[in-house]
Amino acid sequence: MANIHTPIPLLKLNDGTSIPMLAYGTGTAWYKPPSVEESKIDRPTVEGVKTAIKLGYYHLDGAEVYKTEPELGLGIKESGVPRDQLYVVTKVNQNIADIHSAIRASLKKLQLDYVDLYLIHQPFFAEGSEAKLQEAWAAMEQVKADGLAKSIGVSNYYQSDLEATLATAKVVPAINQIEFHPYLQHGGLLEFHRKHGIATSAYGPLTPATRSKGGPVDEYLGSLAKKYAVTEGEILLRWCVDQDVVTITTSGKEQRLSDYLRSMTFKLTPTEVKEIKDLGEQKHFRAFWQNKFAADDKS
Ligand SMILES: NC(=O)C1=CN([C@@H]2O[C@H](COP(=O)(O)OP(=O)(O)OC[C@H]3O[C@@H](n4cnc5c(N)ncnc54)[C@H](O)[C@@H]3O)[C@@H](O)[C@H]2O)C=CC1
Ligand SMILES: O=CCc1c[nH]c2ccccc12
Repeated sequence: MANIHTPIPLLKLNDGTSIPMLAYGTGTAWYKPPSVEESKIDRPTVEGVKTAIKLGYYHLDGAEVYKTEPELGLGIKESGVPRDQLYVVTKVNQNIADIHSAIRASLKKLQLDYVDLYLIHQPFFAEGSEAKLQEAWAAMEQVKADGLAKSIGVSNYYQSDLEATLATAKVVPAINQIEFHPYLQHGGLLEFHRKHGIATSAYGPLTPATRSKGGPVDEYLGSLAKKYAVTEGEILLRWCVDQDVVTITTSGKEQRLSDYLRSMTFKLTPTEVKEIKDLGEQKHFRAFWQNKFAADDKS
């Protein structure tokens, strides 16, 4: 991979492959609501993907549930960048009961032969059944064995979901994609990931500067933004990367996407990383899947 001109570094995964540490997402700002037909191509979404690739984003995050796989595939095709220079991720959600068909349907929509990373989008489908988590993971292992995904992983898994999965896994999940920012640090989950060689990726990384502004990290983020001559958002992206956490953001604004790339060109000191961590722990905020995680859950 990678002749593409980009400042985004790679992180080595437990299966020997490497993942770009900053990704462009095609969910949140872009997903099609239930009223919109998936087959109706949304040109702004296609153009968003092309802009991201043009700027140097080569890790592209998609999902079955966003209904934007056709736009992601078209954006990749129209970008003219060779497939092997891009890192494409998608996730299974609705068709979790038939992962074999789900990956094939996703690849068809993406117009690709394989994805770099395929994720189980959430563990809630299993309703607490370890057997269901294990059965789904065995199907993911088959996807990898069939060459349809180079790496396989999970998303929104608790430690207990990972423990159940690992109990019968032949392949250790490469990554757990979770909501991660100073107001949602998940207690010991990242340490558990490290112990088992599972990488962490963060969605919603800008949350303290966007969805949950007005909190204990504001002032300190402001002072670091001044010090490094960047925005508070870029400090938050860097805070993830400096903890070896792959980070996924998005925007329809080219200038913002371009600015985010600056976060790949400086480094916070260990003291600054810790200060943001400590300040962030004074507040708890979860932006996604609130109706699925227990109301009092902070992990
Ligand atoms: N696995 C999962 O369950 C989930 C995965 N994701 C993935 O992660 C990607 C990124 O997620 P986000 O939460 O959107 O990332 P994010 O926390 O980086 O937020 C990006 C959003 O913040 C907005 N923004 C940026 N700067 C702003 C400012 N100064 N003021 C106001 N708004 C500002 C952007 O326009 C964009 O809509 C998604 O597109 C999707 O691919 C997202 C949610 C759940
Ligand atoms: O993956 C992000 C959060 C999410 C969960 N369900 C949906 C449906 C449509 C867009 C985003 C999401």
